[in-house]
Amino acid sequence: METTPPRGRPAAPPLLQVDSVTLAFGGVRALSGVSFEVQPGSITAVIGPNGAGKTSLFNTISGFYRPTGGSIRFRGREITRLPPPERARLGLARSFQNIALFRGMTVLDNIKLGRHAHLKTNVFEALAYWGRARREEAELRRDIEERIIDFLEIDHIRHAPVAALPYGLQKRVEMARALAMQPEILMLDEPVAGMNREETEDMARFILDVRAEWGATVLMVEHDMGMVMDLSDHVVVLNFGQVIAQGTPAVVQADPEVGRAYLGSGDVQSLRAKLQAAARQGVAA
Ligand SMILES: Nc1ncnc2c1ncn2[C@@H]1O[C@H](COP(=O)(O)OP(=O)(O)OP(=O)(O)O)[C@@H](O)[C@H]1O
Repeated sequence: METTPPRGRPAAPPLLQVDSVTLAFGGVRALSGVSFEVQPGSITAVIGPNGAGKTSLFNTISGFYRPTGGSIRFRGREITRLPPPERARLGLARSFQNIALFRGMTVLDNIKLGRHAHLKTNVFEALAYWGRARREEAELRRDIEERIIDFLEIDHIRHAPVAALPYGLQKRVEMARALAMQPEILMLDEPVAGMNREETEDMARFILDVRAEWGATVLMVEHDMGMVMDLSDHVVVLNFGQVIAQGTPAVVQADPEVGRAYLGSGDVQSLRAKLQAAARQGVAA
């Protein structure tokens, strides 16, 4: 199995290291010895057929599940036992497969809530922030909120209740809330699931821009094979809770075990189409 640094970038110390992670639910082994690394500045995608363990892996990395074995390190620091808010404070922010916004609240209030991962909870720390420093922090916060709203082109809906928005925009607001945590790693759980082609293309552009303009590293779970292959530097393929292949999109697409894992699933058509397009480009080059 080949691992590769992101395209056009020299190898750097990994930002996230998932090492031999195992997770069991009673008798069900959702993850078995899963290992991979996320390089800084990369877009890394986790793919796999239904039930492969992608969500379990995301929940383990963000701290919602405790692994039965193995370790997770972020910037070299062991975070395996840290609760989710601590991980968020360190720089891991995530969105959810089924949107987890406060639906009765406005877009802006949802984004503001994202900042809470950074708010001081200790009374003495809070007092230390009283006065000027606090005002400066509030201004900085407003600046960040405005930059996010501008960046994700959601100014026109800032005061709209989330429940009234179409699905594609709700997904964008979820991304905005995660960005408000100013994460080093933005974890996106199926960012384009349920979106039409135009919404998918918009989201793909935002993901690329998140890296370019916000300097965030992206780790995503996604079923849309076209988007994964176009955007990712590194792809990790799970099947039955195990990593069966990883590497660049080209390496993964050429792996026969990946094709076999997708046989019988609806995703195989898009994977095949992608393979054929890549082959045609090879001939044209
Ligand atoms: N809370 C849970 N309790 C028991 N079993 C679970 C739980 N969550 C997941 N599993 C099992 O773990 C395995 C992996 O599921 P998981 O949802 O992580 O896969 P997935 O790749 O995200 O699937 P999908 O693409 O359908 O979202 C499956 O066999 C699933 O039934």
